Amino acid sequence: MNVFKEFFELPAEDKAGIYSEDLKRPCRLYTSSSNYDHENVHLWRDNLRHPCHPLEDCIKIWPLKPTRYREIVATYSIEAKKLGLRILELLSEGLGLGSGFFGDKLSDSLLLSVNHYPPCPDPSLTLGVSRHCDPNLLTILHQGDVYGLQVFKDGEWIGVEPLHNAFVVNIGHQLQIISNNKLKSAEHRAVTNSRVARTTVAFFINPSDDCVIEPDKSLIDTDESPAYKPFQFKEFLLNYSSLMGNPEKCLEPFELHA
Ligand SMILES: O=C(O)CCC(=O)C(=O)O
Ligand SMILES: [Fe+2]
Repeated sequence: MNVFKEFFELPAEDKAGIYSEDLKRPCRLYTSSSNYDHENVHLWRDNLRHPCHPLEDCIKIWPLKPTRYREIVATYSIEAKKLGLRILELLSEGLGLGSGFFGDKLSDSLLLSVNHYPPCPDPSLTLGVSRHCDPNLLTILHQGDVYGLQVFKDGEWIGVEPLHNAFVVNIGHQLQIISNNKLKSAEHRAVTNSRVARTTVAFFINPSDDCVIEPDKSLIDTDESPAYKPFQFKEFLLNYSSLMGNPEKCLEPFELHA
């Protein structure tokens, strides 16, 4: 976790080279959100994101400072990938799908997203990240040891206290769709605080852009019909970003009604 904190503590001139508001740039640092003019609550966060797979190619575009960033983050991403694939394998077993079901294209794109939330003078006016469900397959989140994550359950926001050296595992929208709603993606957000900076690292396991997502036939019970139509993952992402992750709306275009 320290290397990520050190990254955000670097002088601005060391970070300026990777600062970009261009959504297409694979490795970039940016602040607040791309929806600043229209959002109800502004986001109080900086975010660094970059792909992690294939590692040999991706690593060349990662930050050069702090000097050990590439080495440490490469190890982290290899271990996070192993953990994620292991969890997917267990979920697959639990759902009665074959071994390796979530391998290949369904988990082909790995993305690291590092959030840095500086102390905010008035946390009631900001959020760290607004309410959303993760659009991917699975997220392995390390939330450090500063509180800020909340999950929406039974009509209220519940705090997810950080546990030392523990990960939060989030089911993404794609896992909900493939399981025909047997697994549910949890709505969550991050709040800010006025005392200390908070740094969190999300490792997103995504399908490849052209991967076709649909409810698996074996998970549609005999008295059920598929809840979603087939689509390419990139179509989902396009719609998700145009709706800024709105949890009520972003599944709608892909839903089928019996
Ligand atoms: O920082 C956090 O606790 C949550 C971050 C998050 O939800 C995300 O990056 O998708
Ligand atoms: Fe999230």
